[in-house]
Amino acid sequence: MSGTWTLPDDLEVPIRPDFFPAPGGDLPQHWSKCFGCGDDQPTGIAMRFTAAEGIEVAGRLTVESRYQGGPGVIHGGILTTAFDETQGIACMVLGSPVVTGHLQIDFARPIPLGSVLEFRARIDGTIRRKVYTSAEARIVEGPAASDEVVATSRGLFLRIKPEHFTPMAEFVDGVPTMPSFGNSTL
Ligand SMILES: CC(C)(COP(=O)(O)OP(=O)(O)OC[C@H]1O[C@@H](n2cnc3c(N)ncnc32)[C@H](O)[C@@H]1OP(=O)(O)O)[C@@H](O)C(=O)NCCC(=O)NCCS
Ligand SMILES: CCCCCCCC(=O)O
Repeated sequence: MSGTWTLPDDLEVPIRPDFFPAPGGDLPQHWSKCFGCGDDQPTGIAMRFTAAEGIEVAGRLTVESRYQGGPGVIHGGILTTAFDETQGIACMVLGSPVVTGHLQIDFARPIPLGSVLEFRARIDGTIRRKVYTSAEARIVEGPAASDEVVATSRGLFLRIKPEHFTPMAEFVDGVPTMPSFGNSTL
């Protein structure tokens, strides 16, 4: 990582909760209309996620031609979206909702169209409502596949009360689902 990102000293690191699936187990979409993970969002990137070791999560994205930015490579905003989604899903270990407050990406290598990216993310620690997360991506399938990290991300998420979205209710199109996950309170 080449960006600036300083973790506070007094972070608490969550432990894997009982409600979290075993490594390899599927994690739910957090919202069916979500651009990042929703299965009721045909124009989205429909990422799927699994629990990994400890409090880590894994997600995959196939870089379709429509995700193109500079010729032949993924658009930086799509890559940012995938990190945002993956790090948000990593916050599911807390069992309470979060929103993204701050996200910073390091684009280390060009990522060709057709690549399959694997993202790994985890919570580095929490303090009050702040949730510090990190993630990295590797190309796991395609001509450019290797163990090398091609991009990294650091993100601050904020735990919110469910009422956070109440003022937005009139803007929700259709009847999306929001699977429950865990039951901890803020
Ligand atoms: C993120 C959001 C909920 C924070 O607002 P809030 O609940 O009023 O939070 P506060 O301002 O009380 O801040 C809480 C803490 O987070 C910190 N914080 C909030 N936003 C931050 C940011 N963007 N960068 C760094 N720190 C931030 C505050 O400094 C404070 O830290 P402290 O506990 O050390 O004092 C609000 O800004 C928001 O709704 N933003 C839009 C979120 C969004 O839509 N994201 C994309 C879709 S998920
Ligand atoms: C489990 C909550 C996941 C929240 C991801 C939010 C991504 C975004 O909308 O920017």
